[in-house]
Amino acid sequence: MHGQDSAHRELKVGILGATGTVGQRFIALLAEHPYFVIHALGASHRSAGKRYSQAVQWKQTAPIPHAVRDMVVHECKPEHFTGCSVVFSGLDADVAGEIEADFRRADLAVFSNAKNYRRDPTVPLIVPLVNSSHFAMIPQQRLQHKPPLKKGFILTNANCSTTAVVVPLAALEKAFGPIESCMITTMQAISGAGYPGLPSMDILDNVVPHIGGEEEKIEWETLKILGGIVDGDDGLKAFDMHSPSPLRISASCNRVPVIEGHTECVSVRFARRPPPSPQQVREALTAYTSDAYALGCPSAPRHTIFVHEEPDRPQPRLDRDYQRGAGVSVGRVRQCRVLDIKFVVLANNVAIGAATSSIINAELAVTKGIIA
Ligand SMILES: NC(=O)C1=CN([C@@H]2O[C@H](COP(=O)(O)OP(=O)(O)OC[C@H]3O[C@@H](n4cnc5c(N)ncnc54)[C@H](OP(=O)(O)O)[C@@H]3O)[C@@H](O)[C@H]2O)C=CC1
Ligand SMILES: N[C@@H](CC(=O)OP(=O)(O)O)C(=O)O
Repeated sequence: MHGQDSAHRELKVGILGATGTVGQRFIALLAEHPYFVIHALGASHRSAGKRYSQAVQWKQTAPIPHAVRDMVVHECKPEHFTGCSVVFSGLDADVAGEIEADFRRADLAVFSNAKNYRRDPTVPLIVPLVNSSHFAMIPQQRLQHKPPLKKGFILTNANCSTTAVVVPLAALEKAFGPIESCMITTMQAISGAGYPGLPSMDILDNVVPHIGGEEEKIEWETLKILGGIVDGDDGLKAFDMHSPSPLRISASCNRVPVIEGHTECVSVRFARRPPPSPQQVREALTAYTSDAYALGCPSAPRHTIFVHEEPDRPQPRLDRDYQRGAGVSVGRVRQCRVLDIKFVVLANNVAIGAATSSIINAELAVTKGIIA
């Protein structure tokens, strides 16, 4: 961790979906946070009323942090989260829509991992290593809410496979201008499906070439994240979805017998001709830094993108915990005979693909004065 940690007073945070795969990662990361302090935990009625250690099927390598072991889990109702400056959500998407809206209505700041609000025209979809400028939409979201809000908002982070790919794409666009087309093939870890996820009889010794809704999410979310914000004639801001330069994306998603870490094979074609060489691409990826790190967010990785030279890296087992899973790893940068350049990217789906992104987004909100 870096940054001027001591400059911030302690801020109370709550976690919705605290017993789930993402919720557990929130707890593990926040237990060591320099200024966020876990104040309230929420989950379903099945867990409510129990001590955290009784409600959860803890699957992290480190033990349950002492400070939360005996905390009582509540139902996900705003009255149990009074006093929280930040509410992180790792809720199941089947229930996240209504619950997160209730929390926003109660004027709470919600940082969500669920897919429900990613397409909302006033909700920023922020991968903190890429598009922190989208915080500019928060004032409008507060104003358009009925009734208007002083502190509350919903901000989402992306699908875990989208997160992995937008980081190198953003670095490449920054260095070489718009990308015209992109082919992505994912190999996604089982933990992406929550716990207990797929039956072992389905995933051991196997590859499942379908993850419902995933390909559409990658193809759509990438445009919102890599696009800008424009001022409309009506005086309202809007996400421009990567216009006016079209970015065509085709994704194919597969579930593989890996516990943690999504690996993706990516090929890109640049609009500008001639395209960059593989060496220029490696240098641009290595040089890319995030606003979040520059602004001193303590959970932001020093190396946004680590570029491997070895021909057989990145690998999930070896590379998913580098920088506590907060950055992305790229390797095998080489020429593509059909498009221009191809490479492999790996991201930890439950860290930067989920909880770590939410936490850095909340740190950015504090740094930018959106949360006091
Ligand atoms: N796993 C991953 O890699 C990623 C996940 N996400 C998204 O994050 C969210 C959480 O995913 P994940 O942790 O994998 O899911 P899990 O299934 O592991 O956990 C779901 C959580 O939601 C709670 N919950 C379920 N029903 C209710 C309810 N009716 N009211 C209140 N709480 C409820 C559960 O509580 P209880 O234990 O009491 O049932 C549990 O805490 C999902 O929206 C997912 O799509 C996003 C990116 C990556
Ligand atoms: N679908 C992802 C995880 C996930 O929950 O995605 P989303 O938050 O977009 O629903 C996976 O299976 O690996």
